[in-house]
Amino acid sequence: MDLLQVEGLAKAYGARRVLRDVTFSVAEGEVVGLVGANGAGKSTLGDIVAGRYAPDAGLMTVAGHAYAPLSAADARHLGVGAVEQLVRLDPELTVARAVFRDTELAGAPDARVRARARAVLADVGLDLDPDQLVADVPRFVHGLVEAARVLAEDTRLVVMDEVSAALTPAEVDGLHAIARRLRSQGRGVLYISHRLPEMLEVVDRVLVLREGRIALDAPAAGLDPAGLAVATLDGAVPAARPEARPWGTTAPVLIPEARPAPEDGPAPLPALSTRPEPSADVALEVRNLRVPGTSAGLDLTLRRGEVLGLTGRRRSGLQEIAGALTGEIPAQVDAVSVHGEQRPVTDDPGTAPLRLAAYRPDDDAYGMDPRETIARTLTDAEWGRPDDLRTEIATLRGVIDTVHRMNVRTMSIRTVFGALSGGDQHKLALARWMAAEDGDVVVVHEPTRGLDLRSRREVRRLLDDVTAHGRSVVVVSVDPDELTEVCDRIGVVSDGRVDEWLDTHEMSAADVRARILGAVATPA
Ligand SMILES: Nc1ncnc2c1ncn2[C@@H]1O[C@H](COP(=O)(O)OP(=O)(O)OP(=O)(O)O)[C@@H](O)[C@H]1O
Repeated sequence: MDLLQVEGLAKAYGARRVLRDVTFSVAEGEVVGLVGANGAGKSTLGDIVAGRYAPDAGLMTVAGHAYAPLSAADARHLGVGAVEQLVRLDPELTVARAVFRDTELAGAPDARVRARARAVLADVGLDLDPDQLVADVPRFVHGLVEAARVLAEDTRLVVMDEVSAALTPAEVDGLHAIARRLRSQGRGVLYISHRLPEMLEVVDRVLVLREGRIALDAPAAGLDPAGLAVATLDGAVPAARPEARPWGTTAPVLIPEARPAPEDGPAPLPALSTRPEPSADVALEVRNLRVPGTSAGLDLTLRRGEVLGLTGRRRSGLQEIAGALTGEIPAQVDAVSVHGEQRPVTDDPGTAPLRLAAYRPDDDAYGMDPRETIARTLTDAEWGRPDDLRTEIATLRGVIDTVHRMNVRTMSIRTVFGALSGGDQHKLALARWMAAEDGDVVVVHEPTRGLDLRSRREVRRLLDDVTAHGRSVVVVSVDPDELTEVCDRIGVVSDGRVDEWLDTHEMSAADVRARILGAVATPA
């Protein structure tokens, strides 16, 4: 029986018509995937179903009754809950209290709540300590705690918006165990994700949202992730890679003639480039880097023009190593050299041997001011000065070029940054950071998180461009597909060290992915 029915839903933000005529259903005991390009309107649709926004037109029913929630709390009361990726839980709560907050167990004694939480978490294979404070749980795992909470409440339908985006493979398994449990209880799940290979493992049916409508509604069995990714992008065909050129928002760059604005139709999907072998020159050499909480040391050699990936389970030392590279986490090291030049090292664990610049898509609005226009967000230059038309024109061209290249769904570069979809914000924040950052060796966390296939290719091209100009990049990520797509070599961190580096030039993408999964899939 249909649990949720949606008919003719429409929603516009000013002149931007995001949802035009959306019709679909979710049955009892069904997990339905919702996919689409960045800015397609997935979160808008999820937010309407979860009561956060009201639609401009259309009808919804839940279990056959008219459903028009006034707020998220009202939606919950009417049986529809939501889990967001960037949920902010009260840091003072323990995991156990967070799992049962707002449920009938909320006022129960600690021992009872802890025991129940332990059972719920173990049941779905989540490696979380019920007594741990939420403050000590990594930001992106909060969504997982929230997902565990929906098991404890009595909603009939759950919207999961990009909850898996920054989870490790083992945590994704935990999330999927929760979705399967909800399904076996006869509840429904609307599962929004860009991580298509993983999503297809758990959903029964897939909806593709395109041009404000459900363009495809198909059983998941038999769909392959690559074909589905292309289907989300209007069936665009691969095109040759244009000449690499430096990235910069103030350099006079040409507006590409053959690339229409996203509003005018789909831009071609850039082909996955073949990156040349990195140079033999060593950009960064680190010997025996020891970070707190691990017993081994890391040796790392990063060549000039190389993109080196680091991944690992939670508590493998991965995040501590990333923090040590940027000087945020104290570490000890035997030797560090940058472009062959030895850096002084001491035995003092309080000193930082390295201070590489890092991009982290963790902050709200990606660290940008959400009220600032796209044009101003993308440039620090004083392009508004009335006496320098040439600079102003060149700068605005750079902005427009970046917006086109990154395929950002907007009607104007004067749109405020905060009104862009999450993926579009991330792309622009990364492009801006890359253009502004002049470090020779940089650390980039999860560069394609929450991005559609075309944008992932653009990010790859962005990395190709910067490495072609001699820069070297360390990518820190928990997503095996992202690592496979953008890195030359990948190291799986375990207990603070990497035993083997996977060379993506020498292996098929499927083999690299399988090797990463094999190394990280089981909880620590
Ligand atoms: N509050 C808002 N004001 C104006 N425009 C908005 C607002 N929220 C969303 N939009 C616009 O609606 C469109 C759809 O955004 P939405 O976040 O639903 O997309 P999405 O499919 O979830 O994208 P992503 O995959 O990047 O998360 C975007 O073009 C965005 O700019």
